Amino acid sequence: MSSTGPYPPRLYARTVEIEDPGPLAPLLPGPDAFAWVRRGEGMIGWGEVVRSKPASVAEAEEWWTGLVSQVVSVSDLNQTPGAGFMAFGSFVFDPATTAARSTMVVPRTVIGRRNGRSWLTQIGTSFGHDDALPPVVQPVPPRSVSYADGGLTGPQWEAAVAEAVRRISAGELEKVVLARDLLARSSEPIDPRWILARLAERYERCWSYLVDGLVGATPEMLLRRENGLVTSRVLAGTIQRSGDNTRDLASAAALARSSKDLEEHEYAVASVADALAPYCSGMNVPDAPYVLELPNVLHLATDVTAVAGPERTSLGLAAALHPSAAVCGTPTETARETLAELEHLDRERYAGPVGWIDAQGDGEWGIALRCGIVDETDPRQIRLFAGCGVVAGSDPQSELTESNAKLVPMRDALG
Ligand SMILES: C=C(O[C@@H]1C=C(C(=O)O)C=C[C@H]1O)C(=O)O
Repeated sequence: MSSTGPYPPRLYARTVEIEDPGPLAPLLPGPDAFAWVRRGEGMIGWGEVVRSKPASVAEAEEWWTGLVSQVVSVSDLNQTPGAGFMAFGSFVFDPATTAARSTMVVPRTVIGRRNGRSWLTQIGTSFGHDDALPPVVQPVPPRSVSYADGGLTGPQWEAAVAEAVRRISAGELEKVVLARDLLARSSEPIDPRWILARLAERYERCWSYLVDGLVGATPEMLLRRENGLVTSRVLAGTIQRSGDNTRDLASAAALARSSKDLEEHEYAVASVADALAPYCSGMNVPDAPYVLELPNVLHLATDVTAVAGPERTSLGLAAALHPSAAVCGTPTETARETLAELEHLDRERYAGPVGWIDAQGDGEWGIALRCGIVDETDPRQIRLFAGCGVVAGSDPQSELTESNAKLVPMRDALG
């Protein structure tokens, strides 16, 4: 059943503990299923009980709060975030500059695993529905993939970065994140489950996700809320890995000392801490970042933690944080206008929050990075995105190299 209206009839959710089903990604029955997985844990879902197309993250929170107030749930795992009535969601970066829509979906079936316990949730207009899981036809790989420039060629994008540096040097703003896109085309329809499984296997420290054709593996957690404890993983400051461990160690040390990267990082951390402060207490912002090692890049990373009151759901907190300086810039409004003018790119849901929320308001909202969006009308095409933080000391050619490094996970997954 699906509903386009704001509220469906009363909904029922039943969660039962199940035997460990093994890796989750191979259980996805079709390309339109949903996933949020990391290191063998997480949730996958399919079917559609109700869907909302909220105009903003804040509107989504309002809709969610109203919806959960009329749900009847029984669960074997009451204390486990996500193990019950829940929704997957994905939000556009900036509703003012895209025709794409944000989406929240309550799936009919969810399989989850957390802290070694596994569960099956079924949601519908009654408790009595079928327990049989659908057969899974495994995805086929993309074939003969070719690439073409998106909105800008490499040199045009370098010129946009140079223009951003000029404006920053002139004092118009402090930091702006400029993104670019790349079009990948396969001779066969692209099944995002193929990409998801490869990303989840290789990028263990990232959160791999699939929501309505948006597929990727993000290293950046905008906001996790779990029993009142809030965590945000802020990334900014990046270098490409070489494949040689000794050289990479030297690069990590250089990254941790680089004043340009530390400055870029500080803007991002400050934007998260300032946005969370009104809603949280006991905030801990570490003095210095650590280096997060991924197979393709090294990032400067800071994990901000805090305690949130029960009145703010994970979506409400995500609404307060988005867009952070890690994907927009500083000051926010000037950066938003600058990137809209210089990128020549419709970001759609790239760099927007992606994740899930449960009936208690707990949830995880990553930033949709290192991703692609499968074309709705032509599934042989997928648009890949990558962006870089630009500050006064940025060099256009190095930023282009960095953006290429950020495209590697998706390019490798496409084969
Ligand atoms: C914008 C992206 O990444 C962001 C920009 C970073 C940077 O400029 O160093 C690092 C991590 C992310 O916050 C992207 O991957 O597309």
